[in-house]
Amino acid sequence: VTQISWWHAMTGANAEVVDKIAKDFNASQKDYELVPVFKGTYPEALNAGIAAFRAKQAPDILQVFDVGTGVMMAAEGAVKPVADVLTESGAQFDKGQYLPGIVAYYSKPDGTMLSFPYNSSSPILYYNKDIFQKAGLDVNTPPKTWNEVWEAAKKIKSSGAAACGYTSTWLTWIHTENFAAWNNVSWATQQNGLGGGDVELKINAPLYVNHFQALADLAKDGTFKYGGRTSEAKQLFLAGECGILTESSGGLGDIVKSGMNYGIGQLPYDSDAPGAPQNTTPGGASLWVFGGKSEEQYKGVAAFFSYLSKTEVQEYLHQKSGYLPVTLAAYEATKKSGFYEKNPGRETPILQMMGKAPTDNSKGVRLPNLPQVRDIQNEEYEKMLAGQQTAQQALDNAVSRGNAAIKEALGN
Ligand SMILES: O=P(O)(O)OC[C@H](O)CO
Repeated sequence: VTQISWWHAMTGANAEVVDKIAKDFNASQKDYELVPVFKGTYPEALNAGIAAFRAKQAPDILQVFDVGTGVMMAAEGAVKPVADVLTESGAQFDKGQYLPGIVAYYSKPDGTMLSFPYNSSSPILYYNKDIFQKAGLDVNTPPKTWNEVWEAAKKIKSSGAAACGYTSTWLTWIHTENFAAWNNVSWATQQNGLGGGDVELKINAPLYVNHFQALADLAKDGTFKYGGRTSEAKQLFLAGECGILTESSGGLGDIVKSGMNYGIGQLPYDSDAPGAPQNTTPGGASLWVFGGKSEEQYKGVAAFFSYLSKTEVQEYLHQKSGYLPVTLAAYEATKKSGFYEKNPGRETPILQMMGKAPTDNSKGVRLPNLPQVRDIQNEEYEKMLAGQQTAQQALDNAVSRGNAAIKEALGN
């Protein structure tokens, strides 16, 4: 039996999905044993994978979050394109079976698929219906615009329905990168970095400044409560501390499991943005395969990816976790089964992403060092939320420090 190692960053209900998929794959055949290993948050798992590669101890498969894509693309020789892994092993591989926006994001400009889109997501709004009821808000009408979120959050706080009105995971991914796409405003030059080259950030434009200043103002009395840089804020919502949460659709697993009385809405948009809502971009993560492994290991990886592409496996992953189905067949099968009628809101992240053809502002973002640029943004946002600077200062600093870091990464 050949062991295939898979380093990942999944916790809670999503870790249960990883373990179940691994167990079922292992039971489905006798030649390979897939061994999932949890390596911390997305940034931690990426760093662990890079360090292991340098020490010549890379796993076979590494789960890398969306914004680590540029880092992996730049690591030539370190990775083996998934398209090659699949075709060389003789596995059936038809790119046309996957959701187009997702495959494009994880492919080279020539169309070669580089990584396997294991868990793609979009950010959505969750609200606690019990808290809405207590606050005198309409339990069937989630806020649609950011101004409506601020108003609902104030009402939740002032009525005493909950200690905090609103919280959010990922201020970078949701309030900056998806804020850009959904409101159809530029995040950076060069099609947000997807066009390559020397990129300049645009995130200190007035729409962003107004948005972040609103967050900073609401943070003063705890109407908005900050949770942390990645998914930490989900716990504030699960604990009933905050009435509204913006978070990945991949947060659904834990929210469903908690048994709370929740509702789902679209990601809010800015009512001052004429093009909003446009489309959201694929988040989540994909699976990268390291180079320098044996033929047998690559065969095992290919067998696993073929297994993952099966309609019933994709249906399970999508319905249990809230991540998007990555194959069109699984999406169709889920529709046909009546799942979306029975589970209102569960199609929302897919419709948001696929509802409109993307513009240059909304195909996603890419930089060779985006995890680092996100860290810079987080530092500035945290200072702002602690009352040490205005949104204008935070975003100006994020742009100038971010631009300098990008130049340095490009060797300029
Ligand atoms: O929580 P996830 O897995 O949907 O990931 C969210 C972001 O895309 C991470 O960069």
